[in-house]
Amino acid sequence: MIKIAPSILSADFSKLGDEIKKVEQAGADLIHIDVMDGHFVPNLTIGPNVVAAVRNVTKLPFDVHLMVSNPQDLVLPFIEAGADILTVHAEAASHLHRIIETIKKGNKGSCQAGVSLNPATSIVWIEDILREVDLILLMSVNPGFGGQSFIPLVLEKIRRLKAQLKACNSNAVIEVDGGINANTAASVIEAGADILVAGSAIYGAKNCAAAIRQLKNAAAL
Ligand SMILES: O=C(CO)[C@H](O)[C@H](O)COP(=O)(O)O
Ligand SMILES: [Co+2]
Repeated sequence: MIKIAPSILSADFSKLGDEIKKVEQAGADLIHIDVMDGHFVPNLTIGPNVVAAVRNVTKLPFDVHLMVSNPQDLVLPFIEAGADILTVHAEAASHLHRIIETIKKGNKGSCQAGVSLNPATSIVWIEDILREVDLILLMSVNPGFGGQSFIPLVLEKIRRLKAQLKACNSNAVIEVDGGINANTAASVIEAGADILVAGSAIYGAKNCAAAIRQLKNAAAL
């Protein structure tokens, strides 16, 4: 069953708690939180204090996507703030294996470890750690902003990654992030995605529940 993770990047930040509750009631499976530092990506968003402040407004898992330089410095603060899944970019991590171990051990093993790749980064970068991670986030836009167009070359990457995970008996799930909407979801699911992140397609919709339903129903197309 495909899971949907609304990205709060497209939410109204003046009422963030309500915006999170709204998508929980609308059928979301996870809350995707985009952390940007103005260095790794040209945008600045949310820190651990904000994550901690909204942690108790929902029971849904917090899926925190770190788009920062030096992610090793922020891993523990975000786990303490309430991240359930913490994903770092392979391009930003000098010692990726060490960071993954830190995430999995942090706060009594309460957090799952994810690794993310930009559209132009090959899955060859992570083929030696496919059994160490819980989640692989493939970016289908260049990170930094919501509302961009889906980059189709990622479809082939999802297919190759799915086959590699099967071949090495990895239980890691594939999350796809960027430009996901009613037009792109079916091909992403068909290629092998397990979780779809969607910001503008859900928060920009008049009816969030209908938008989430439409993305889930794309699995049947
Ligand atoms: O990581 C991200 C951007 O770097 C966001 O999660 C992503 O862009 C979601 O927004 P949209 O669905 O509007 O593309
Ligand atoms: Co994201």
